[in-house]
Amino acid sequence: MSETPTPRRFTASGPLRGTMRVPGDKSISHRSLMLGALAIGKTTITGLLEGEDVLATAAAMRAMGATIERGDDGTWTVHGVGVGGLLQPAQALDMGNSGTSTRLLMGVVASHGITASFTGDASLSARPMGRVIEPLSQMGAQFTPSPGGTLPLMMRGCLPAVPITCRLPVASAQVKSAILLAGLNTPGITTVIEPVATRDHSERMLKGFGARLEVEEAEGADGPERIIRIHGDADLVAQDIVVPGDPSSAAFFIVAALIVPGSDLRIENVGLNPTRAGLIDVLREMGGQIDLLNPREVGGEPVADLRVRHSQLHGITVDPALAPSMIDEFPVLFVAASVATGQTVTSGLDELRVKESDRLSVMATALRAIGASVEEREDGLVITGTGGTPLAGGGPVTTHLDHRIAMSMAIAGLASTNGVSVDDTAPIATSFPTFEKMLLERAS
Ligand SMILES: O=C(O)C1=C[C@@H](OP(=O)(O)O)[C@@H](O)[C@H](O)C1
Ligand SMILES: C=C(OP(=O)(O)O)C(=O)O
Repeated sequence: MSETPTPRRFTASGPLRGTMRVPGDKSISHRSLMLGALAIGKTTITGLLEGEDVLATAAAMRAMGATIERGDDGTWTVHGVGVGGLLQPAQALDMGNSGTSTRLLMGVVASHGITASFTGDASLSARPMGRVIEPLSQMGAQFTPSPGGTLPLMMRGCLPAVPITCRLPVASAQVKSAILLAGLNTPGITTVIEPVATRDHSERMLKGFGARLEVEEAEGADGPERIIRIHGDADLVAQDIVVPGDPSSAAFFIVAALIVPGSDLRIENVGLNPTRAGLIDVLREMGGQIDLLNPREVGGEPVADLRVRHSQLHGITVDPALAPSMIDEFPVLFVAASVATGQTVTSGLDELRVKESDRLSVMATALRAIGASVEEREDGLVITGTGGTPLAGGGPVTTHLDHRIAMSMAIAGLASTNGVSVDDTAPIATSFPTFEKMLLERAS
């Protein structure tokens, strides 16, 4: 992202209307490049998200020997090196702002006999890596992190690595995926137990690329859990992948259409994997008119077109069990809650404190600065909405190198009297480079 901050003021808009598409899913895009690079043969990827986070993954896979190219028609091709075939990168792998690239690639490197260094921006360098360092160390990888278990860090993979059984201490698809990816080149069966289901793109895609992977639903001591087993020394076979639209990017436009009077917006081709679709359930429970049209399957993932109409939302208590299925959508949900009728109560969101920023504290500060009524609790926010009256607006609000804060506060600007100034829009390019252009087209 640009080193120079790009401030911008987002002002009240007319209704959002017409039909649009958001870019490809970030999680699936990262995994397409990684698995393509570990497969034998030529993988093609249509609809890859060309955001900075995904481009950091592409650069890292290239640095470790894969050939990755973008065709003029926007289709990407990956010529893989095969599981176990990665080369030692000559330079540090610059992960930019991307937690997913970092943690998943640490898993990939863990079972290769290579050394790699990982660096990132100020936001990424403050995020906890102990959660992957611990299980990958048990598999035999060695780590030299910065104090506090953060980036920059150096690691040495282990060949052959040792299969483990790991019960996830935090609900994290990144930790789960890191262990499964390490298990690909590890003889025997590597097992991950998930007490709380998180996004399952890795499982779906590993199977799609031909890995032997089984998912068992079992009754654990504290309720149902998922046991995922991957058989090591796998061979992956190149695939043709179509990436569906990212529900986490669509979220900004869904909330915008719900809160701007007169809106009637159609968003096509949105991924609706049940492990990602929590926001839609929550917004509907708040009274949001969201219709799912033309449900179908794209690239092994459920997809639909959404019709979203302006609705007077009302506050609810959000079930904390839904958190993993909408973990990146809370900042924009907080915006919706700020103009709803009554109180919205959220809890169980400790993980939001270790994203690109502390999303509970940063959103509480930003929303208060534009006139919202917000109480910050240890693990969630309690927001008393305006009942449909626009927020006053103001700012500049501070985004702390966090794309989702920048985009959420941009949407808040649409529902404000005086507009919302955002201190830096540069981070938006990490996940949704066309966001501002699309907003201008839809909300004029
Ligand atoms: O696996 C993934 O692609 C992701 C998992 C989530 O992180 P955690 O696993 O750390 O919750 C999410 O916040 C991130 O944007 C993408
Ligand atoms: C948390 C996010 O991404 P990452 O962890 O990959 O930086 C996000 O996109 O909201």
